[in-house]
Amino acid sequence: MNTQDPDQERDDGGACSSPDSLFDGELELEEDVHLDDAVDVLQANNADARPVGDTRPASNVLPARRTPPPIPGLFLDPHLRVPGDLARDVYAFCKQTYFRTPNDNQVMLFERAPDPTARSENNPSPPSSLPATLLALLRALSAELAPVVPPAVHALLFPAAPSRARQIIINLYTPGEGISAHIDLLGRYGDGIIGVSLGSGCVMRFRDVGDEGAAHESYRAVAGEGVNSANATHDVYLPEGSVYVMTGDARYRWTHGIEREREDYVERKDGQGAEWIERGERISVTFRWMLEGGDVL
Ligand SMILES: O=C(O)CCC(=O)C(=O)O
Ligand SMILES: [Fe+2]
Repeated sequence: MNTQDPDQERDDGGACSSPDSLFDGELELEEDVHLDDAVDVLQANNADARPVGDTRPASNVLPARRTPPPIPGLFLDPHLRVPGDLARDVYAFCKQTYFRTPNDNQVMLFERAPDPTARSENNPSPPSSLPATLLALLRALSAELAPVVPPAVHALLFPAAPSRARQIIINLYTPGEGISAHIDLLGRYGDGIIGVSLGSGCVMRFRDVGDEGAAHESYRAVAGEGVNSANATHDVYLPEGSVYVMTGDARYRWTHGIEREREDYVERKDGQGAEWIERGERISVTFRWMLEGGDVL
């Protein structure tokens, strides 16, 4: 497992840029591409594979929790799920549209912020450039998150008139793949991040790097310098269809990452012990705000 060395991270070349990109494919975005290298996945830890539902305790593994951890600014309602039909639609749409070949595993889409000066009663904002399925997902998230997050956080995530461009990054993980511990690039993305898990659950590891996180310019430095064994860590299970929101400390002071495992050791729903849950193919859809000048590398 390598969460410390950014050089080990994937470089997809052009595979991640999208026709909807604000950047019209002119800028290199590799710096942001940080899923683990597919080749390394072959070395993933599958020697200790356990059958699904095996409740034997792992010798040195603490089970991941199903309840929200005490991380300020992290919102994860254990009961919130994207409606089943919509989750299936989005998953199928992403597979058919973005992940047609085994080499495709990441795509980024961008929606321009509406131009406030161009808007008037006769001239409403132009329709979004995002695919209808993802707009439906955004609408559902706005409704589902309203009772879950404070009003100020809801307004940050779903402003009536966005002043920033929204980015959607969609990652495909096959079992055994993960993502290195990181803080989403500080110079490129704003506060208020929504993550949706589709197709399969997985455990996400959060680690407190305190001021180290906010002080560094990118997740790379954080992963390399801010982390030591004394940092508070929480392993959290993100079930299929679940939604998490990161703001404030959760966004700026804690790294998040996914270990390269084929199964996760997780608290049972009834609270009676823990169980191994096999990972399936997972698609994550992450919504972020682009910062002013965040497209300049
Ligand atoms: O798979 C996920 O839910 C996390 C993705 C992520 O952290 C990222 O793309 O920055
Ligand atoms: Fe991230």
